[in-house]
Amino acid sequence: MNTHLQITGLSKSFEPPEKVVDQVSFSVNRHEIFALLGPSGCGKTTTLRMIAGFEPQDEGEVILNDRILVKSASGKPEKNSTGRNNGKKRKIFIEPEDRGIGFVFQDYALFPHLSVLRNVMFGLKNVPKNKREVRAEEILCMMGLRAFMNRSPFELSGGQQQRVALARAIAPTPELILLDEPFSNLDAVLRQSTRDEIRGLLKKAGMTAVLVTHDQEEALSFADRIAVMNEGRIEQIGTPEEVYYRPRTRFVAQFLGTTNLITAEAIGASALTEFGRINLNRPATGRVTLSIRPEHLTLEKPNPRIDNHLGEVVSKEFKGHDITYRVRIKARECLVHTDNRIHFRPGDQVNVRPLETGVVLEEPDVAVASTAKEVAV
Ligand SMILES: Nc1ncnc2c1ncn2[C@@H]1O[C@H](COP(=O)(O)OP(=O)(O)OP(=O)(O)O)[C@@H](O)[C@H]1O
Repeated sequence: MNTHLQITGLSKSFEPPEKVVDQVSFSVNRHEIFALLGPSGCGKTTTLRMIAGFEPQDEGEVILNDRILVKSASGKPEKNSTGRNNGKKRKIFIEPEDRGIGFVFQDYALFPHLSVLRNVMFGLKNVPKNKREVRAEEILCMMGLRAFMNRSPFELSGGQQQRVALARAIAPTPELILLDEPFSNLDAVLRQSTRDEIRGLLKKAGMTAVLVTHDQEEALSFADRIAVMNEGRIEQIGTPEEVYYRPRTRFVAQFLGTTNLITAEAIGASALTEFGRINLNRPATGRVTLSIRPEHLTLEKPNPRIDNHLGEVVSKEFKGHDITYRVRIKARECLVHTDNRIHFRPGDQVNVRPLETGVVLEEPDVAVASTAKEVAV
């Protein structure tokens, strides 16, 4: 893989010694869309602002396309031309405007008194004056905004304004685009369509991008890879499928969606649970906490010829395309999402059957976020 952005050991305290960003490291490949996902206050925006150069870091290094943008003086001493250690620790800080980074904010930040075309031209300070208009028109055409060129920002919908903001950021062909909660001011319907359009446009332009969001669904559908942040640290980096299906920690399991947390006795490749023996995603021994998503369980009529793991349906929530059941099994409750063809009623006896392996979580567990949805079994 071709690493385009490399972040190493980035840290920041506003009120020492409490770190709001604590040794954050990750790399983003060329043309990749990478998301920093986490609850409010976990340090996502501060990380993004340090990459952009709007916030000085306390420690760490940012390298973009083999160019050091930021380096703290606490690293190893520099070597001189003969390869000898010269004892000096050099600090590097490239100014934001010299980093080759485009930024798209939550509030679009368009100039209200300038037309769409002039807004995009504004981002082209480094292009000769006589070429700015042509370049701005080109980018607006590519982004399907040509018809709006002479309008003012207030004559556009929120989604259109956000596309103009992206056009302005992309026009100078930056090395990297940073997007800070760019869809959060849009209503639910517009948010989804704008998200799809902007993802398509970033891919079409071959951009490398880092998105900050607290919205799990947005990160899962928009990014190629996700770093899940909690209290200033990255807990897991992976593809959307990896972080959703194989969360490493309790926090990641809960933050990415509803899950059943189950304590079980593991014996190698499987563990004994209330649902009977369940295969594990990795071998383990002794007491473990497993994460099992509700859609990875199903309900069946008890079969007198097999060893059932009997539960009782406590409640049923019909949602059209699927159904959520709350089931009591051995004095505990779990959630089961089934498709809309599996019908039981509260009070029915059911067999709870796992459809997937249980995911063994790392211990010790980290604090549970307030936004997390948990059902302990
Ligand atoms: N300039 C500042 N001075 C003091 N504290 C700050 C400053 N900027 C951010 N913080 C604090 O740092 C922590 C992390 O903030 P940050 O904005 O990075 O979080 P976030 O994950 O992006 O949250 P949100 O999604 O709510 O924007 C928060 O506790 C915040 O109050």
